[in-house]
Amino acid sequence: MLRTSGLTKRFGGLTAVDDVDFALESDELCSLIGPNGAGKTTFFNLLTGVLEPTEGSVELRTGAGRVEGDDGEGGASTGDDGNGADGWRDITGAEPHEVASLGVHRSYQVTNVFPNSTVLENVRVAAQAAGGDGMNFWRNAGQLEEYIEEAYAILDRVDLADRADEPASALSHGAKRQLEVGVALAGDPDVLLLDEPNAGVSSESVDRVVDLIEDVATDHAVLLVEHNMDIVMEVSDRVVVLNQGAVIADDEPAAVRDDPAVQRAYLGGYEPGSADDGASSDASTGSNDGGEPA
Ligand SMILES: Nc1ncnc2c1ncn2[C@@H]1O[C@H](COP(=O)(O)OP(=O)(O)OP(=O)(O)O)[C@@H](O)[C@H]1O
Repeated sequence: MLRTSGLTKRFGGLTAVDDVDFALESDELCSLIGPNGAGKTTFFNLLTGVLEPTEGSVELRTGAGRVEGDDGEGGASTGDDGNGADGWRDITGAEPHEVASLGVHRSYQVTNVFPNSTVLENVRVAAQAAGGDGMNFWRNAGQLEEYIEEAYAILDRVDLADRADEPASALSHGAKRQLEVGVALAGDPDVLLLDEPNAGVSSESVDRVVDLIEDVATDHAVLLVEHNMDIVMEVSDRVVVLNQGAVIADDEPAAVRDDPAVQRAYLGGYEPGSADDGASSDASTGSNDGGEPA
């Protein structure tokens, strides 16, 4: 579904992402973990076109009919659908909007919704933009109704339908993260990149966000950055560990947990259910009891 080869990003003398070969399958929930500064966010930025790599490539195997992002520039697209003969499309250096139109969407560490718009409007506008009608204010009522229906279906899925008419600013931090996932779903993604969706979420709300992650993973490829090792162990099919920009482990959760190199670099005595007690300061519960109530 999504793969990188030799992906490298240098900022001056610092190598933030170092020669990373990575592949995400279409039915997979893969977690990306590692200490602060390991390069996780930079890796996300390279996958989504926010940053251009210094070296290496990013390729996507897009769904049938995904041609919206093909502006004829960047990437080694060859076929009518923009994919190469082997079905893979080179998206190295593609612009973020092009990557999104090809089906790769992300949520951010910092909540990224329009606070003054209603919960429904946030999702409806994203659905309309994904439908190619983002700037068309003159849709007939029937078409607008379809986007509203789609938005309600998504709000149902992210458990926010009963708050559709409230301004997004009225939501708790955890509910805003649910809304962010809803906005990402409205883009009709194949791949979802979730950057610490539990950061700052109150402990009461973490379970709801975890349920949502597991639910969206049933029909999307998901790459999750998460510091809470209990959550990582619970939801992941596979775990990739970055340290100083390089992959030091890529395996099933239990194998990664028991890997001595991972223990040394990151986990430092992590025991299930005691993420705060035994793990290094980086691998925490990820919840924030000081966060807003649900
Ligand atoms: N725009 C930039 N310019 C210079 N250095 C940067 C830039 N962005 C990131 N870095 C550096 O690259 C390294 C990797 O940072 P990155 O934010 O990707 O790590 P991370 O694993 O996401 O960390 P965290 O878990 O704290 O979010 C760090 O040393 C960081 O200071």
